[in-house]
Amino acid sequence: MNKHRQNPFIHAMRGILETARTERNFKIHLICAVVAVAAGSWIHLSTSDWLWITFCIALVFALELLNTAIEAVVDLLSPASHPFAKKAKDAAAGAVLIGAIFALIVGASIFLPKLGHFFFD
Ligand SMILES: Nc1ncnc2c1ncn2[C@@H]1O[C@H](COP(=O)(O)OP(=O)(O)OP(=O)(O)O)[C@@H](O)[C@H]1O
Repeated sequence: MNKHRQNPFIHAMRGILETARTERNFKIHLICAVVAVAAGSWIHLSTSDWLWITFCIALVFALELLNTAIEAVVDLLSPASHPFAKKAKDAAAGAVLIGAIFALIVGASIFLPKLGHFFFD
């Protein structure tokens, strides 16, 4: 029991790494984050643009981790098909979708004008 109270940071890191290893969507978000950071460094984003980008990356990762946690608890409590299990999983997936769409809108509004200037000016 005491062991579980130690090193909360290590437990949190294990949760992130395990999700990154097993969840396909988390890997896709990770690739998108790396591409956004590389593109942002290349075109020298302003501080406020970086804040928006890092906020979106953190938001989507956090939602994906919560989605994974909800899926695991639902699978534990309701391995058989149940309408409440479906409701919980669909709502959790919906939260990730909303976060991802928000991140896409922010990314497009930051990067598209800058890339337009870069290629067409
Ligand atoms: N126990 C269940 N009872 C009813 N419907 C379920 C149940 N488990 C899953 N579902 C339905 O199947 C969908 C997919 O569930 P699944 O567990 O495969 O998650 P997922 O959305 O594919 O996530 P991931 O790809 O990250 O594992 C859910 O969104 C839900 O609609």
